[in-house]
Amino acid sequence: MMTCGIIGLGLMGGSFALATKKYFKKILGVDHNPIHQKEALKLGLVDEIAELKDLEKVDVIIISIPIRGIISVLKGLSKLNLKKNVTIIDFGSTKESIVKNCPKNIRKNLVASHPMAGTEYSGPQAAIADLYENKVMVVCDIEDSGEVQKNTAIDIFRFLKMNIKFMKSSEHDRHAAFISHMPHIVSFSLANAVLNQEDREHIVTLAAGGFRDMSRLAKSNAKMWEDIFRENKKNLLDAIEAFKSELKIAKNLIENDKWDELKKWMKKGNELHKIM
Ligand SMILES: NC(=O)c1ccc[n+]([C@@H]2O[C@H](COP(=O)([O-])OP(=O)(O)OC[C@H]3O[C@@H](n4cnc5c(N)ncnc54)[C@H](O)[C@@H]3O)[C@@H](O)[C@H]2O)c1
Ligand SMILES: O=C(O)C(=O)C[C@]1(C(=O)O)C=C[C@@H](O)C=C1
Repeated sequence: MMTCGIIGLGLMGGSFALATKKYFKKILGVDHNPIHQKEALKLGLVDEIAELKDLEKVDVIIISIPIRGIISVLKGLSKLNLKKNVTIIDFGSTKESIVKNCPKNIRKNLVASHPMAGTEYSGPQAAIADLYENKVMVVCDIEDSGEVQKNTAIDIFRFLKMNIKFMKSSEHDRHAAFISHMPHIVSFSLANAVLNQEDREHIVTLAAGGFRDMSRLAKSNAKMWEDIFRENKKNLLDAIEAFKSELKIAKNLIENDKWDELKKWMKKGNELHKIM
């Protein structure tokens, strides 16, 4: 049985820990927040709290912290005396800047991965044992990972009952901008628009399922999303433009009383959930 070190004991790292207790002999946890360290121990997510240097003795390293942190931790790891065949898996929501900035001496050790699973909550208390089950794991630029590392990562993802998909990091970032990142911008925009126009009492009275669903993502962690938006800036700006042009279409149809065309436009939108 292998040993594991998880850097970042929040939603993603904590959930991974809960789900792999039977896979690993021992799980070490690294987190720069002392409160999260204590919570992770109390919740039984990890066996021990450790320092980065302690990861020299583990077989698998999971990096589940915001993207710019991942890039700097990879630099830190590259200077350590890690096991030669260690498998490093990062869970960053964008992939291209991570693989591009990964130090050459550990590039073969890295399996750049993005679990298409999550919630709007963060920190160790948000960890859920079955978060990864039956979800997609996108693995990027796998040809740049070593054979041992590729096989180890695949074995772990299969243990988690995940559906593995391979993609180029640049393609992943483009698709993620539209399908994951832009919806978060839209939700934050919606929340701010309503907060700017409506008072607390009316929001509480009139918020039913629709508004709650649409604004759920606006609860998400700002630090994590700052990094995602920064690292996927170009694709995200294109996605925002695409969204703006749909709003413009809707506005024009409404302004000009083109109700049949508006209905057609909505019926096209109805198609989306038939494929999901
Ligand atoms: N939340 C999601 O739905 C989701 C889904 C897929 C991927 N991701 C990605 O996974 C990563 C982690 O997200 P999360 O939701 O678990 O975040 P989180 O805020 O719940 O947890 C992050 C943890 O890492 C710690 N941390 C932050 N920087 C650190 C550093 N430099 N060194 C050590 N510890 C550090 C924090 O204290 C926190 O405990 C991010 O890169 C995110 O883009 C998130
Ligand atoms: O369901 C949610 O709350 C999420 O935000 C999860 C979600 C997404 O679906 O966009 C968010 C970021 C990720 O990198 C992967 C998944």
